[in-house]
Amino acid sequence: MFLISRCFTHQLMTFSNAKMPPKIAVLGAGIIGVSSALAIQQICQKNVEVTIIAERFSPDTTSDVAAGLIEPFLAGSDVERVKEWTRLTIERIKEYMSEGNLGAEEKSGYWMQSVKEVPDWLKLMKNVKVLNESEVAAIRKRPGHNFGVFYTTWYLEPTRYIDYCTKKIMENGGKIIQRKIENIDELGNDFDVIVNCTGLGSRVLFNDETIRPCRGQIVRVSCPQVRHFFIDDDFYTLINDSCLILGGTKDLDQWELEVNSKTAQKIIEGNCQNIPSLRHAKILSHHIGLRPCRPTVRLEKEIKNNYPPIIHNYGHGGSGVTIHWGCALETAELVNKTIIERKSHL
Ligand SMILES: Cc1cc2nc3c(=O)[nH]c(=O)nc-3n(C[C@H](O)[C@H](O)[C@H](O)COP(=O)(O)OP(=O)(O)OC[C@H]3O[C@@H](n4cnc5c(N)ncnc54)[C@H](O)[C@@H]3O)c2cc1C
Ligand SMILES: CC(C)CC(=O)C(=O)O
Repeated sequence: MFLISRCFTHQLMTFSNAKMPPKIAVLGAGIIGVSSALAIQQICQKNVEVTIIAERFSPDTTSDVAAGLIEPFLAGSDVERVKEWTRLTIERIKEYMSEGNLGAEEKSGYWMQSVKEVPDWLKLMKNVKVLNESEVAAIRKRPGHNFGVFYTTWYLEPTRYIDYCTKKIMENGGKIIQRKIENIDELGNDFDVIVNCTGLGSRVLFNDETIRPCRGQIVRVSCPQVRHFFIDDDFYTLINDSCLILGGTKDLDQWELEVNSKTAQKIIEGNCQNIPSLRHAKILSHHIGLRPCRPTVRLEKEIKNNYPPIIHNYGHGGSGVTIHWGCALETAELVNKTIIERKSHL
């Protein structure tokens, strides 16, 4: 009886609230959650009530650790979808930059490779130049630098951008609840659609063991004279408005959130070998993030008996900034279609 009544109640709730704007719960407040919430408000022409529910908010999310370099990395095997999401995100970043926002710039640099790679997504970049032998020899900093590509991409600083999106969401009447959801049963019949942007949290919340942590450690430094990014198989120096981000670890199934000082030293040393002027850098801070890695990004609608429709948008690996807006738009279209279908059944 309970199940039937619950299901009936849900339908009844929807029926009885036919005149009220549909209530959308967005679980997660990282770059994926906030951008999805904003895209939903925009595509549903604000005829929705969006509530973001999250355990952690910026600057305490994985998203805040990212340098925000725009290029697919550990993004799973759906390469064509990832490329299209990247293209849409680049368009978004150009728009964001044209509004005069800080924390987003075009940036050029080198990707030095031990095995030659010229991925299709490079077609989305500017000034792409596959280095010839003499150019490789001129740039090479270590034996593993056998090939290289020069290109111009963008960066989008996540913390500033999340703040920008959050302000707009609130201006559009959005709500925010700080809370860890242990089970989606807790949401009861309060919402018409649930949007899951919980990243690695989906492993427990939605029992998805295909999403795994890929631990990344970074060091933020100040060294204004470095003006190009430099990436190789093991290390990277990326650039933001007022600091550089030195990285490169990618340890699968490692959950440790404590900074490892030996790893930090290795990251600094390795990047100094690539860019000797980094020896004059001032160390600012150390950070750890657990990339939400999955064989593919899960962006789809799930219908579960006795629950509102669930739109999943999680598992962006090392590319959540790079593909966020393409994913947000696709998520918002799924939400809008769900609302329209629901209205047509009333
Ligand atoms: C070191 C490092 C460098 C990176 N560099 C880049 C880069 O240069 N470019 C790029 O594109 N990407 C980069 N990434 C990847 C990018 O950071 C991630 O893909 C992105 O942050 C994922 O965003 P998200 O919103 O899904 O996850 P998160 O930012 O982790 O947000 C998840 C949200 O869900 C909430 N949540 C989870 N479970 C629950 C629950 N049960 N109840 C309530 N709330 C819950 C959390 O509190 C949080 O608000 C990097 C990642 C790391 C670690
Ligand atoms: C783009 C890479 C160089 C960095 C990244 O995305 C990561 O460390 O997850």
